[in-house]
Amino acid sequence: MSNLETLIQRLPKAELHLHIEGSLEPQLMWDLAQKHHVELPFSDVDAIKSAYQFDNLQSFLDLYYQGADVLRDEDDFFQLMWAYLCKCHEQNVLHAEIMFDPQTHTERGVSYDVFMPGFIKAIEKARDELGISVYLILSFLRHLSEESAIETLEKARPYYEHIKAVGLDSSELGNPPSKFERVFAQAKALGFKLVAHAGEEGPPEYIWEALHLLKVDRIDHGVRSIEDPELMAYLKQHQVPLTVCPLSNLKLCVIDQMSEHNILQLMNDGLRVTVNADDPSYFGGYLNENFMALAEHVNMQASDLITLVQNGFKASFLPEKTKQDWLGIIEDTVSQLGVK
Ligand SMILES: Nc1ncnc2[nH]cnc12
Ligand SMILES: [Zn+2]
Repeated sequence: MSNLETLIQRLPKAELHLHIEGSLEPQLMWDLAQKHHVELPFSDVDAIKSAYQFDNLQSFLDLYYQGADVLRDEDDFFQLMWAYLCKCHEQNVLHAEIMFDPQTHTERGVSYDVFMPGFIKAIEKARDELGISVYLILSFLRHLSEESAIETLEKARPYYEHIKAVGLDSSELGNPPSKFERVFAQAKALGFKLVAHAGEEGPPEYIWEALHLLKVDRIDHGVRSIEDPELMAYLKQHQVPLTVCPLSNLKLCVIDQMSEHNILQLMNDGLRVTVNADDPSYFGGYLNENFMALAEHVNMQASDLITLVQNGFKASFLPEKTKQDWLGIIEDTVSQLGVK
């Protein structure tokens, strides 16, 4: 292992932008399709893997929603969440704020009472056996109507105590944050934290809308902020976190090459940037692979990587005291490793 690889592996990390449906590995997809007699348009597991070539966000989403169709009963959702949390354990990710898309399931007749108990059992097992803390983020699908999002929030009521935040994902272009102003106001009044995908494919105006109309606490992606100097100044002044996902940006052709990623510029301009995996099974890597891609292609130094890891905890929704505890552990790990 290189020094940077050891550093990345050894540091305790937080993941803030992860779609649980995007952690469905081809093998599990295949096994669940067999179990439920779901017909997939693939001849075997390798054919699923080879289909993961995307031109843009939509070409990925088409496959992602199709893949999620194999998730049918409570144990499927347990297995999905448990597999991801075991990966966290392997990679020393000790806190995860995980998005789930209720409408991806309710729209095909799979109810909250199926997926939530599966998720909750896996989360409690990971807390007890692996020492990992998890917050759930209920994400609305922005290609659907605001009425559907309102109904989705309402149906989640029995599970509110298990949900920390609401989010907004799916097809960005043509579905601006302004479409969801009322449902975000409702979620805020209920005490949820707020996040939204913005500035992944969409323009800086969508980031302004997420900030001013939805009043989000974090921006998911936000890499197009760089196009608007006023927005950059605002994000810096208010230290609004961006949950950046390097391998996702590469796979969805937001950038042509990893070496072109603007993450270092965003950091050097004083923004609170974090690194995340987004949909690891589709994009070829979990959190550590995202850090490694930056270490290899973006000329990141150990100190940059440490800042990014610290930012993961600072930008989390953990209580202040817990954040400070993690920052202390990071500092201790850095001195044990003798990294400057
Ligand atoms: N990267 C992404 N952007 C928008 N919606 C998503 N749903 C899952 N991954 C997504
Ligand atoms: Zn995402």
